[in-house]
Formats: sequence, structure tokens, C-alpha cells
Amino acid sequence: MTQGMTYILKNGRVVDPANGRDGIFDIEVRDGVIVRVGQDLPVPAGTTVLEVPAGCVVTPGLIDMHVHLREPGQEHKETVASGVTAAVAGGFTAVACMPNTSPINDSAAVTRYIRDKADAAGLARVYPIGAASVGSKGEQLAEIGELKTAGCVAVSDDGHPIRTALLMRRVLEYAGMLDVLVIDHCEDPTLKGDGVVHEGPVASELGLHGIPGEAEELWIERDITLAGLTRTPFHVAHLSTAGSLRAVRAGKARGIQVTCEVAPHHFVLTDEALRSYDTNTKMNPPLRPQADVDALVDGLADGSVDVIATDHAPHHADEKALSYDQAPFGITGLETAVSLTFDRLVHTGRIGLSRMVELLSVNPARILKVTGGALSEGAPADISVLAPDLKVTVRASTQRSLSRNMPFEGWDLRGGVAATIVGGRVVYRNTAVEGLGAWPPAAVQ
Ligand SMILES: NC(=O)N[C@@H](CC(=O)O)C(=O)O
Ligand SMILES: [Zn+2]
Ligand SMILES: [Zn+2]
Repeated sequence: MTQGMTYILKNGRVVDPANGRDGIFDIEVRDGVIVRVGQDLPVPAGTTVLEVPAGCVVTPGLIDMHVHLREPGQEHKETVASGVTAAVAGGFTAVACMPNTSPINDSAAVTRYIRDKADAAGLARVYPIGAASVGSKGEQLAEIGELKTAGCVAVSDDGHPIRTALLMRRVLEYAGMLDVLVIDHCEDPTLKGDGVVHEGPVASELGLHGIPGEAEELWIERDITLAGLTRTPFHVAHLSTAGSLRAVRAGKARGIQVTCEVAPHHFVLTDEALRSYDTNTKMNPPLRPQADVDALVDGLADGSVDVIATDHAPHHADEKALSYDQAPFGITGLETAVSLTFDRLVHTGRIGLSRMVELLSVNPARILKVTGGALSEGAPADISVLAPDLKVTVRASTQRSLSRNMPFEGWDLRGGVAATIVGGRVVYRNTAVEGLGAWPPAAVQ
């Protein structure tokens, strides 16, 4: 499917909360742009019709605002090309990638390198996130203006918190002036110590060093206070505890511009999963007890959580084969997020489809100030076609990511992705979905 083609996506259930639409609509795409949305659109002679398979849902393209692509520097774990392949197979039309590559993305040269790789791959859109401090070392402010000019949409020292309150204040001031979002990995490193899992009865039983939830909560309180002082928007990466969510709710109630994201593994798994000693249950922040998971699900449902983001963190099998203490933190997530969200949030009745679209598209687009989040006439045709009732068995061996470090192997889930369209091009087509046979072949399928 080339960008120059005109086609009509016909008879899909369109869920587009930003435009107040939930119903059967046709979408006409021309030259990569949505030109018309309406009911029973006429089909001019020569126009291709792509019939949306029965039961599928058409949404604005999903955006994952927290992934790790590992290029430059760790291409054996993931490249930009393999990462965006995983992204479109997971239903995402865009991703924002964290700067903890090697070298760190604290310069225009690295940002441009990533963007060039993304352009060459030509699948999902890639929005680089620059480092907040030089080398993410927490000493000197990075050249945020230069990073923005090169194409960064946000700054973060992810992998680490922005180290001191003074530095965080300066980052907020400069980034705020330049209209660049500040994202922090909220964790007090002194309280974390050498912890590797959530501090609690499970950690004690297994003899693993714990990290209390308070290590995250203290840092979020610090950052919210500084966001208030500087009157600047601030986004909490991978929020994981009930106390953290209370702090965010309280900040929002005081009028502070704070938003937050939750990763699927934190609303699906508890620290009980550690009993497997599988290092694919080791990530930062760590898996929490049921009470925290319940609070996160409440927050996802009631709107106090803004975004679902995967924190896709590929690591090589050799590293994950180390002992629990030694293995790196992090799991992949791009290719399981949609299925986990359907299975655990939508089909359990905790959220509806329009809330799912807010969490995965509308809000990340609004917070990052990037294109997308709505199927509006005149907008680039970034569209996800989801299959809410598709039966999916998760297999790392069939995923597109170069890494296989995820704890969902063999899980049977209800809900998946049918197709992904970026700038009008069908870049992913799931051959397991019936009714897509008449669609053109896609780059990924
Ligand atoms: N989340 C993780 O456990 N790991 C991330 C770093 C991070 O997101 O802090 C990684 O880069 O591997
Ligand atoms: Zn982090
Ligand atoms: Zn991360």
C-alpha cells in the first residue's frame, strides 16, 4: 500500500473519543491523510475498499510514550528498526524512546542518528527523548534547546532519577521555557540501596533485598513540589504504588500540571510472580503487592492515571540468565500491551474501549504534544485496527523484538491487533485475523 493511494476503510466500529465518535463509520484516506469520516461514504470508481473485519475496532493510532530501543550501542538487544517492527506488530503507530543508549542521547548527533534510523525503517513514528543532564549523570544540565531543535519531544534521565532537587528545578525551568516535557524516573536511590524487588513478605521469604514503595513515593512528592514551584508540566514514568497515585491525585487537585503512566506489567502481575525466580519478573520499579495493583486499576478506570506505556526494556538472554541479584532490570512490552489491556482491563469490565483509547492514544499525544490521538479530517492517517476478541497465545519466539525477556510466555489472552496504519500505509497486517485477506500485503505480517 503506497502513500499515494486513496482507499476507504469501510464499516469498522470507530472509537475516537476526542471527536466524540463511537459507532460504525467509514474513513477515507488519500495521500496519507484522513480526508473524510462519515457513515456509508460513497465509493468513487477506482477507489480501493478495505473492509474492516467483523468485530474489529478502528482507533486513532496507539502511542507508546516510554520504550527503550537500545540503538546506538546495544544493537544485540534491539535496534530502532527491530523496535519499530515490534511496535507496529503491537498496534503502535508511534513510540517515544528513552535516552539511555550508548552513548546517551544527550546531543543533537545522537538524536539525529535515531531519527535517521527511524526514517530508514519507515514503520512507526519515533520521538526521541533527550537526556535531562549530560550523560544522564545528574551533574550538568543537558543542552535542552539543541535537543529540541534536533527533534526531542521530552527530556528524562530514565534508568535513573534526575539526581538533585536543584538540578530538577533547573531542568523544569529550561524545559518549561522551551515547551519540552520533563519525565522523571521517580526513585530515591539512597532508599533503594541494593534492592532488587519490592520490599515485603515475598522478598523476605525468597531472601532478596527489597525496595520499599516509599522510595518511589518520596521522589514523586519532591518532583510534584518542584513542578509547583516552577509551574511546569511534569510526567511520572512507570508509576507503581497506591501511595504514588495518591500523591499524583493530590498534586492534580492542587492544580499542579502532573501526569503519570502505568506499565501493563504493573497492573497485571504482583510480587507473587517472583516465586518463580524468573529474572523476567525483575524490572524497575519492581512488581508490587495486590493492594497496589488494585489501586492502579482503580486509577486507570477513574482517570487519575493518564497513560498506559510499556517501558519496553529489551535485554539479552545471557544477561537475564544471571542470578536474580545480577540480572538487569526490565522486560519487553510492545507486543503484549494491547492484549493485556483488553484481557485484564476491558474484558473484566474495569474500563471501556474509549477509556482504553484515551490511555493509549489521546493522552500520550496530548502530553507529548505530538500528532495523533484523534481520527480527524486533515490529520495524518495513523490508525490502529484492534481485534477485541482475537485469541492470542503469547510466544516470545514469534515476537519481532530482538529480545525475549518477558514473563508472559504461554499466556492465553483475549484481544489483539488486526492491523496498523502509519501515514496511510498499512505497515502491519495480522494474518491470524480473518477478513484481512483482501487487504494489501504489509511490510510486517
Ligand atoms: N525499567 C527497567 O527495568 N529498565 C529500564 C530502565 C528504566 O526504565 O528505568 C532499562 O533501560 O532497561
Ligand atoms: Zn525508569
Ligand atoms: Zn524506562
